[in-house]
Amino acid sequence: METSIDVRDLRKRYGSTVAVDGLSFEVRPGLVTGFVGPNGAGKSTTMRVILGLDAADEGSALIGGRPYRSLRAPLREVGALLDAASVHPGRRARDHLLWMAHYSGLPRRRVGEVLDLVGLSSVARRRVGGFSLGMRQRLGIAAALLGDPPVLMFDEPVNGLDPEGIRWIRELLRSMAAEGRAVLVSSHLMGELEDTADHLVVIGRGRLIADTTVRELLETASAGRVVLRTARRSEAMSVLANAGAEVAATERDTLTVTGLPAERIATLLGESGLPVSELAQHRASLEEAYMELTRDSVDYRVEVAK
Ligand SMILES: Nc1ncnc2c1ncn2[C@@H]1O[C@H](COP(=O)(O)OP(=O)(O)OP(=O)(O)O)[C@@H](O)[C@H]1O
Repeated sequence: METSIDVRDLRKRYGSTVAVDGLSFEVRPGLVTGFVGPNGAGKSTTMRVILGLDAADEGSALIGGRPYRSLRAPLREVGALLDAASVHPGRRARDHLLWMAHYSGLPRRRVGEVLDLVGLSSVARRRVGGFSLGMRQRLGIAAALLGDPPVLMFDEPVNGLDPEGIRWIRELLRSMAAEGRAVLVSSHLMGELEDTADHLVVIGRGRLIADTTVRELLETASAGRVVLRTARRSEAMSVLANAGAEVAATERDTLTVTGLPAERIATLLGESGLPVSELAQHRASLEEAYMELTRDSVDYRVEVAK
C-alpha cells in the first residue's frame, strides 16, 4: 500500500476569488496528515480537485502518480468523505452501498463488511432520511472504505459529532494509517487533530503556511518563551524590558518573556529583590501554535462590539 497523494503548484480560482494559490504538499502512506486552515482557506477546493470534482487551473493533484479521472477503479484507489448529507434521504443505507458496489464492480460482501466496520449493521435497512448526523457520517465513511483503498480523504469528519463519535473517527483514522494507508483529514480547528495527526499541512488563503510534524510545530511555537508568576508584575516587567526582553502580561500575575533565558530572568529578578513564585519554559498548545501561524490569513474575523 505505497500510494500517496501529490499536490504540485495547484491553482484554482472561482471568478475573482483565488481559492488555491500555488499549493504543493504530499500525503504519505502510513500517516494521518491533518489538513488545517481557517474557514475559506481552500481545503475543500483542494480535496475536490484531488477527486476530479473540480478542474485545476494550473498544477497537478495526483493519486499514486495519476490524476483521479484516469484511475481505472477509483473506489479501489481512493475513498473520500466530503459531504455526508449528500445521500438521498429516501434511500436505505444498505441499498445505497449495494448500488455503489454494483456500479464500481465491487463484491456485494464488502457492503456487509463495511457496515460492520462502521457499526451500522443493525440500521442498514432504514432510510437515510431518518439518520442522525453521526449515522450519516458513518455511512459516508462506509462508502469511502467500500473499495478498501490505500488512500483516504475526509473533509471535516468530526463536524457536529458527539464526543463518542469523535473518538470513534479518531481511532478509525489512526488504524487506517497503521495499516499503511495515506490518510488526509481536514479541519479548521487544530485542537481536533492534536491526538490524531502525525503530520500537518497548514494553509491560509490558498497558500501553504506550514508542512511539518506535530512535534516540530509545537517545539517552534514554544521556543524561547518563559512564563513566570510574580506578585509584583509591573516592576518585574520594567526590569526585564530594561534588560532587552520582550514581555507580555498574560494572566493576572503572569508574564510571558521572550529574548532572555530562564536563568538570566531568575538572576535579574533576584537581584532586584522581586519575588517569583513560578518560572518555566512555555509549552505551546497546538491550537496556540496554529493561531500564531494563521494570524494573518483569517478571512473573516468576528468584530467584538464595544
Ligand atoms: N464553487 C465555488 N464558487 C465560488 N467560490 C467558491 C466555490 N468554492 C469555494 N469558493 C471560495 O473559495 C475559497 C476557498 O473555499 P474552500 O471551501 O475551499 O475553503 P475551506 O478551507 O474548505 O473552508 P471551510 O473550512 O469553510 O470549508 C472561499 O473563498 C470560497 O468562498
